[in-house]
Amino acid sequence: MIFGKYLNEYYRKYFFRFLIGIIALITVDLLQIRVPIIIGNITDGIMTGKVEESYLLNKGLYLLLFGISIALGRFIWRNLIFGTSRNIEFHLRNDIFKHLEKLSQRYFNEHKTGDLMAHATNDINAVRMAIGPGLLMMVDAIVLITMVLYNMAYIVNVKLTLIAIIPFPLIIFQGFVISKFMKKRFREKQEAFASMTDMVQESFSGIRVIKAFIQERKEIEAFAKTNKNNFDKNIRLAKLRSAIDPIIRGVVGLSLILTIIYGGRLTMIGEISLGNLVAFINFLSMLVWPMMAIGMVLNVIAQGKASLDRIEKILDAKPEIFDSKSVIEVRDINGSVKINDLSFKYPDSDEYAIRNINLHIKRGQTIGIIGRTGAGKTTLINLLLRLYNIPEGKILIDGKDIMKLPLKMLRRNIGCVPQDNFLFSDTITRNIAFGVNEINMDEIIKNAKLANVHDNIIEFKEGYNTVTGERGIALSGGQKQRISIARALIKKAPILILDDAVSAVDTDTEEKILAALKEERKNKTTIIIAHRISTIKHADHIIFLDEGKIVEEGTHEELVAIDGQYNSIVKKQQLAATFEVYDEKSTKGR
Ligand SMILES: Nc1ncnc2c1ncn2[C@@H]1O[C@H](COP(=O)(O)OP(=O)(O)OP(=O)(O)O)[C@@H](O)[C@H]1O
Repeated sequence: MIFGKYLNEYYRKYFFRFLIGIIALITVDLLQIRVPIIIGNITDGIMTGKVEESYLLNKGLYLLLFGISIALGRFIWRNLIFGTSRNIEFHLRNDIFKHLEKLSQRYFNEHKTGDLMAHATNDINAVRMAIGPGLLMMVDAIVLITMVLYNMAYIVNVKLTLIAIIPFPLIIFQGFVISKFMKKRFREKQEAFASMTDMVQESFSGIRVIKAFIQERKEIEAFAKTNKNNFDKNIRLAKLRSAIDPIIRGVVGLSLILTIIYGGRLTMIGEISLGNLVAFINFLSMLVWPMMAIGMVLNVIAQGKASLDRIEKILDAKPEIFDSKSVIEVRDINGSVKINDLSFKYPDSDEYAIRNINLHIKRGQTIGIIGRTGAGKTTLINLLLRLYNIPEGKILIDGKDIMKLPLKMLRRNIGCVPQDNFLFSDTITRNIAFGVNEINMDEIIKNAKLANVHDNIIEFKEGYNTVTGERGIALSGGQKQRISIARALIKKAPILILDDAVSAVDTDTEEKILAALKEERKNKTTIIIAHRISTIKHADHIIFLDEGKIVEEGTHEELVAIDGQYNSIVKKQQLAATFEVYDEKSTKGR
């Protein structure tokens, strides 16, 4: 059995189950120990010719009763000890998932999904083994070995017992030696499994890139390599494990030889009866399992402890983003945003991603953000969503510090279409209704229409019940983007953020979506990040970001008039559009 702060509460919760389980287990052990004595008595009875048939029948019934009680006891302890360890495994897995869901973005940037999955499978399994089978081994090792040796020495013969156990230190020795290697090999096995899960997860997530670059073969070879590594590490562990059984049986075999030689002599000279010798040999065979249990329990506990350490590390990770102690209770958000001299570096970076930004967005305004890739546009949005912490007083929503607003309330009031428009493996209906409490088909259809994706959806055979594959594999990039827009719109949030959300749709569709948004989002704040001028040109205010700084700002007309970086993009995109039109015309003419 292993202990740790996250396990102890479950031990407390299931204390009586464990207690009754241990009592049942000890009772079974004590009953089992009686069996060789009864067999010895029967043997002596037969040898001396003193017994009658009724005596044998009596003993037979007695043994049957023992057998039934032992079976019943086993049923009880297995249910209580193994069953409870399964219960703890179940709760622990839930705890880990629940905890991971609370951790910040940063944690997932720093930890591989495959590793986390390995912890949630292999490590929890190792912890369960240490709790259930570990407890069984510990109790059996202590109770059976003490009781059996006691019976061997005091009911049969002390000298014979001392001689019979001469080879036993070998078992203890092997237990220590093997468990030392076992620990290392078990860790290697867990690591190999984690890196295999990681590779599978990454390979399937990136399947489109793999196919586009025709890298399937390379992936198959890489998988075969990690699979082989996993296989080798399992075999290394299994080889070590497989050495335990023959060593223990060998040692007990040696004991048996000594027993037969010395015990046979004692029987011949009449110091012990034949029945005693038979009982002694039975006792010896009863020692095989608890002897094995000594070696195994050390390993199971060492492995469980190592796994529990890893699990504790996850559960100890503190969520970095949480409600401030001086949280301001707010009912609604109107949607005005004020950014005061905001600068920000990512926690593991030396470079500022945002530098001295000042911006005032009035309720109901539409703000356009443009700038080269890496300029800090998404970072600004991450900060508005409070995915990272910032110093107090830097971003105010409705005049209130974002750091003091309740997190749930803040995020409930911001609709966001992130660049990575991830869709869940679920129906389109559920994907659109993801952020709202109830599924209202009229609302879903209305918002799908606003996002200009309704016509596409009803063309699918299953319509709104179409299940999108993992990451929406069955849909086009533009369709996914528009479903993500519908998912954000249905929240009717006072602040809506579109991060490059129409980049994969054509300009006609983009125009329709923007027109619908304008109508729908009257009096509500909308922030649109884009690379295309057409997406933001009608915004009330546009900021041009470069290396985290606002370098130009104003309306489209004002920015064009400045004739700076913004206008240079306008000109480039106009030129590109002219070529596109020209190209279209010339292709049609052919
Ligand atoms: N999690 C992170 N940790 C450290 N640095 C980051 C992280 N995310 C982004 N950055 C860095 O911050 C800077 C701004 O990135 P950001 O994603 O905000 O740019 P962007 O303007 O949205 O670009 P794009 O138009 O390509 O989406 C970049 O230099 C980027 O490398």
